[in-house]
Amino acid sequence: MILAGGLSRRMQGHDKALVQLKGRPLLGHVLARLEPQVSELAVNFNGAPDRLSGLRLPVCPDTLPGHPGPLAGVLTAMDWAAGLGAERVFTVATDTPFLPGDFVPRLLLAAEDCEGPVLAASRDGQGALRAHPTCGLWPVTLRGPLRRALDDGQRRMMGWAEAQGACLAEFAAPGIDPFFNVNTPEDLARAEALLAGV
Ligand SMILES: Nc1nc2c(ncn2[C@@H]2O[C@H](COP(=O)(O)OP(=O)(O)OP(=O)(O)O)[C@@H](O)[C@H]2O)c(=O)[nH]1
Repeated sequence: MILAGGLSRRMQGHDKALVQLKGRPLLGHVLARLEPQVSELAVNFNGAPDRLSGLRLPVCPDTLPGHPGPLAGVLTAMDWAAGLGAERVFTVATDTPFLPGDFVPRLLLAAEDCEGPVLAASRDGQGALRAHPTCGLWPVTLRGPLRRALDDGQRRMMGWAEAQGACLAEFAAPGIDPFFNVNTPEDLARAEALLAGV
């Protein structure tokens, strides 16, 4: 599930999922990287779904509206996966155009030793390991607990994932951080420059 249900406040009036990066919407970059790795794909998007109609993908609005934050998108992903009879679901953020080509196999490998969620992680400029909780693999059995947590006002994605026994899967980032987030027009310009050098 590509999480694209946020408000994009930092993108100065533009929907992050649809801003153009090197001639294609940001969401299209994530889609191109994820599509070869999975058998089913959908987009979690709030707002007018016809804006995404050109994508020919299922569009899933938040199943528990009124709960701002990406955890509501994770619940929507779990609900969608449960409907498909799946035991686990991957989420990625729509603002990560450098998503790694081994995202899915790497998380599946880490899940062999982890019963909870598996979250992607990479090292920052100082060498500290940083989790990227919007990009992870989630057991669908956490659906009920997540719904209850959201009802109780839980907003903190990392805190909730840790409480469920989350593990981290580290991705090497020798050049571009594969989980570099495009949040602002400046980030978009940086991503353009990075892509020009790829
Ligand atoms: N379903 C859903 N997804 C969200 C929500 N808020 C954020 N996300 C998603 O979570 C990921 C990270 O979002 P952020 O960058 O923290 O928030 P954002 O609302 O997209 O952007 P800002 O308003 O600039 O903070 C993105 O993929 C968002 O689409 C929400 O309320 N519901």
